[in-house]
Amino acid sequence: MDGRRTNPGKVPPVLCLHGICKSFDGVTALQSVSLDLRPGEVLGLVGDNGAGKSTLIKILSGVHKPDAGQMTVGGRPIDFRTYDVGHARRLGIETVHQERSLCEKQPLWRNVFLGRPMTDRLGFIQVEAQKRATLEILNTHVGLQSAGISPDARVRTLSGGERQGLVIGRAMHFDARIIVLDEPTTALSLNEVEKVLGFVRRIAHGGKTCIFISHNMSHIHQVAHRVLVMERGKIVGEHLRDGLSPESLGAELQRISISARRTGST
Ligand SMILES: Nc1ncnc2c1ncn2[C@@H]1O[C@H](COP(=O)(O)OP(=O)(O)OP(=O)(O)O)[C@@H](O)[C@H]1O
Repeated sequence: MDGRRTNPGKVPPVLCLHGICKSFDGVTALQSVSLDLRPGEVLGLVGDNGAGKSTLIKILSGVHKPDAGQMTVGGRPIDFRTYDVGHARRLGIETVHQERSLCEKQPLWRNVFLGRPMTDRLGFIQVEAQKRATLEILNTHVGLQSAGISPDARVRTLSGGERQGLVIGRAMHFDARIIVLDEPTTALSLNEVEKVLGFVRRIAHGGKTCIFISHNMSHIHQVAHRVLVMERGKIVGEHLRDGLSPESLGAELQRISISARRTGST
């Protein structure tokens, strides 16, 4: 963590959610959730299994429509009736699911431009331009070129951390304002975790916003400026990193989990 902080009181939010509710066939996933995201901020989102984290990010990235609530992006209200994943992307909201968004056998440059090719006036794909842009992503956004990785390398030759770097770099290249990382450090070695946490810091340094979902309190603590705790579809805690230790956050989650078990709701 580099001590860089946003000024929560003065910086206008890039995204606001207000009173978001969502149920699936009678199962309540979200109950009146409200939050603001600020530019240059890494927001940690934590909570037990089933707390509602994935549902929340699926709503802001256009996968699910809420039953109630409002959202504004850059101060503009969103009409959920027409809001979808494509719309979210055009507004600069990217969700990174590393394992689902890369083709193992394809070179990196093809993966970067999958579904969003660079074409010339006649509609032909500009291969060389895509390779150059991929090189810039590796070099500038995530610093992977120094690891000897070329745009022609196949995804299957990358480590887990490098794959995360590629998808984060791709999101930054397409000028994402908000990058959502859903458990990006799961199943990575210590060395790889360090790489991914470095990529997350780069997102914030670039003035972008990152939502970092993890069950690992130490990883959250190393990068998040602010942490929201979810429980049974609600936000039940908000902590600034300065007043927080990984141990205290872990203890709070454990307390919530025990109380949920006592009430028989999970
Ligand atoms: N598509 C769906 N259909 C039915 N129920 C769902 C669906 N998606 C989520 N749920 C339910 O909504 C609740 C919240 O789930 P969600 O996946 O958002 O939690 P989570 O905090 O992301 O959990 P995890 O950490 O395990 O990923 C759970 O009770 C879950 O079973």
